[in-house]
Parts: sequence; C-alpha cells; structure tokens
Amino acid sequence: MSVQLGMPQPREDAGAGLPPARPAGTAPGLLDQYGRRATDMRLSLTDKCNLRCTYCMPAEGLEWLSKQAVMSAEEIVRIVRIGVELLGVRELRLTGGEPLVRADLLDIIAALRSNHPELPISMTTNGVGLDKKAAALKAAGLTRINVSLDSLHEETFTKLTRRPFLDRVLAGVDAAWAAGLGPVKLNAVLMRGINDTESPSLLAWALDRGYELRFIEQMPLDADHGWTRRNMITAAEIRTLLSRDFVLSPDPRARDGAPAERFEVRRRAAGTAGPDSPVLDTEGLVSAADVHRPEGVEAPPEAHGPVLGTVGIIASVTEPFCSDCRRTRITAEGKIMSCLFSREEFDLLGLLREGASDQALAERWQDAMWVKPKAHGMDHTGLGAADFVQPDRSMSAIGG
Ligand SMILES: Nc1nc2c(ncn2[C@@H]2O[C@H](COP(=O)(O)OP(=O)(O)OP(=O)(O)O)[C@@H](O)[C@H]2O)c(=O)[nH]1
Ligand SMILES: C[S@@+](CC[C@H](N)C(=O)[O-])C[C@H]1O[C@@H](n2cnc3c(N)ncnc32)[C@H](O)[C@@H]1O
Ligand code: SF4
Ligand code: SF4
Repeated sequence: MSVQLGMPQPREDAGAGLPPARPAGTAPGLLDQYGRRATDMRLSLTDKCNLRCTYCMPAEGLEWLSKQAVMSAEEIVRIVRIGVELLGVRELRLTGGEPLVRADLLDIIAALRSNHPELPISMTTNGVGLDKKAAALKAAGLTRINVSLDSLHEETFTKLTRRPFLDRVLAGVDAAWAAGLGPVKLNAVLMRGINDTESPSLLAWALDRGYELRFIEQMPLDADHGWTRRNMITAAEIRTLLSRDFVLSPDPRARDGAPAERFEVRRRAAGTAGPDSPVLDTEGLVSAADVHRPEGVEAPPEAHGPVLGTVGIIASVTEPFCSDCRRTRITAEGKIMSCLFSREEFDLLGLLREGASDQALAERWQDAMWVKPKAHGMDHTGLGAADFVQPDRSMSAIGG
C-alpha cells in the first residue's frame, strides 16, 4: 500500500482520545504534517497558582487537579528522558500554573539535570517565593529563569494579579539574577488602560538592571473568556508607546523560532520625536486611535547613542510565528498538547501508568504531534477570528 504524506493512517486501536497514527515512514522526532519539528519541550509541573492574573485565572481560582491526577516526579523524569533520548528534544521549559508551588521542585530539577547534564532547563515563574529558592534552584541545575512582571506600581500589580505581592516578586527577580540564573527575562502582558502606558518606565527599569523585558500581546486564554481583539494592546501599539522614550532597531541575532521579536534599545535623543512617536493627551494616555504620526524621517539609530540592552515583543495575535513553531507541550496531568490552542489533547500519562514501553510512549507522542494544527489551533492564523474557538483550558491549565 502506498503511503501519502500528510494522510493519517487508520489504526486498529484508534478511538476516543487517541491520535490517528502518523504515516508509515515519517521521519523520526516530533515532526508535524506541515514540516515543523518540535525540539522545545514545555512541561507544566502543576495547574495550581498563588496569583490570579486577570488575563489567565478567574478571581475565585479554578478547581485544582487531584494529587493523583498530576504527574509524579518520577513520571516527569521519565517523560523528559523519552523526549530527549528518543524524540530530539533539545531544550526544556518548566512552567505551570506556578512551578514554585510544587514541593518537590528541587528534586525534579536535580533528577533532570543528573540525566541530562547538557540540556538547557529553564523555568517560567511568577516569582513569588523565588527570593528564598533561587540559589537552591541554581544549585539543583536550573539553567535560567523568566519571571512575569506586569507592573512596578503596587496598586496596578495588585489589580492585575489580584494579590499584593509586588515586593516579593521584585525580591525574587533580584535573587534570581544574584544566583546566576541569567539572562533573567521578564514577561509583561500589557492591558489597555491598566499598565499599557507604564511600558516605557518598565523598560527603563529593566534596562538599568540588565534584565531582558518582553512585552506580550494578550491571547484569548483567560478562564473568564473576557478577551477581545479590540481591547488587546497590539505589537504596533507597543512599539509606538516605547518610541516616546526609546529608539528600537532590529536585533541582528537570528530569531531561531523564538516567539519574541527582539530589538536593540537606545534612549531617544532629546528633541527628536520620531515618525512613530505618540502624542500623549493631558493624562499621558495614548491609544491606537490617538496615535499621531508627525511628518518627518527618523534619524538613524546610531544617532541616539549606545545600545542599552534589548527588548522583546511577543506578538502571538497580530504577528504570529506559528510557521516556525518548535514547541511541544505536556500538561500537568500528562496530556500532549501540540499547540497552545489545540482543541484535542492526547493522553501520555495514562499510557505510561498502564505500563507502556518507552517506545510506545514515544510513538503516541509522535502521533499526537503529527496532527499539530497549522496555527492557533486551526489550519490558519486568526486568534479572535469568526471561526476561532477559545480552548476550554486557561493558560494556567495548559502550561504557558
Ligand atoms: N502563540 C504562542 N505564544 C506563546 C507560546 N509559548 C509562549 N508564548 C507566549 O510567550 C510568552 C513568553 O513565554 P516564556 O515561557 O516566558 O518564554 P519564551 O519567550 O517562550 O522563551 P525564551 O525566550 O526562550 O525564554 C508566554 O507568556 C506566552 O504569552 C506558544 O507556543 N505559542
Ligand atoms: C501561564 S504562566 C505560568 C508560569 C507562571 N505562573 C508565570 O506567570 O510566569 C506563563 C506565562 O503566560 C503568560 N500568560 C498567561 N495568560 C496569558 C494570556 N492570556 N495571554 C498572553 N500571555 C499569557 C503569563 O504572563 C506568563 O508569562
Ligand atoms: S499567569 Fe502565571 S501567575 Fe498569573 S495566574 Fe496564570 S499561572 Fe498564575
Ligand atoms: S499558537 Fe500553536 S502553532 Fe502557533 S506558535 Fe503557539 S503553539 Fe505554535
């Protein structure tokens, strides 16, 4: 029988919750039908969290998974080993929920590091409690860290996260840097009318300390399903907001599949409003509609002085990067999600608990990845488009 590339083959045990088998003869690794290969594994350690960010969780929290439903340390270590040794995983991101709330976090990292001495292992965290754990995380073998920080104003931080923990997060960021978990990257989701106009001062603060700040377009992954395209701050708006104080020029380093488009940052020379500089109203507010683009040509970046650092913009909605996506996700309960917006997820942990061999687990993972959607959980990009369906899971329950 001839095998047509791209046509999933029927399988005898196919049923609910099982991916169709990928075509025979498909290349090894976590390849999908659009020719992308996932080498970047993102593993959620828990669905629990101690913050309630409005763009992610509802105020009352979510019903947490039972301890039994969540992967144990041993199960995590085995799944990562299969990813690395059999499927070509080249980097690992630990995420959640909030990974720091997991009591056996240090043991997990130490075991992963012992199995994979060269593997880059990073973690995305909200930073609460990081001040006390940063040195131990480094000693256990964590390579580097990303901390979410949406505002430096206590009131705004508390409004966004629904918890008054700004000081603890700031202490965590500094401790991570001091412990050698750099480069420290900071993630800020901009929300219209809440922290958007704070973006230049947040960037100035990060540059002063040598942290790499990234601004993130809000995606429709909030448990409240309150996202609207109109309310989202776009990458174009972010660039405009920053251009009041800074001049951005493309970072010459290759993007290499990263979600963040990086820019070198220079402080804008006095009296040089660029073509993208916004005109602020009396309250210092700017919105897409208000952006005024004066006539004139921007001076070359070099004219503004030295590069102070870099900034990233993650434009998942308006400038998607799905065609170069290299990600595979495992949720806290051991489900394979080939895309953040997948409507189908496939069980790996259940199969593992049935006593499956490494090979059988690797094949399930490969089959699940073969049917990875082209973009945004669909066969085309379009977060918020008429045919887009928001996943039932929130970002915290997927593993951001
Ligand atoms: N559309 C899309 N957005 C993603 C994906 N992964 C992460 N993001 C977004 O990018 C943000 C930053 O993710 P992080 O986990 O901090 O790290 P990263 O940018 O993926 O990776 P590094 O630069 O290597 O640290 C997340 O908060 C998401 O908003 C993805 O697979 N698809
Ligand atoms: C889900 S959190 C998990 C790790 C940790 N709790 C934290 O906040 O860093 C990972 C990242 O997802 C981002 N995120 C959550 N909901 C998002 C949304 N609706 N759109 C874009 N990014 C989101 C957060 O800002 C955070 O940087
Ligand atoms: S973004 Fe991270 S810290 Fe905020 S609620 Fe979601 S999981 Fe928790
Ligand atoms: S939306 Fe899906 S395909 Fe696009 S970058 Fe994110 S995970 Fe990859």
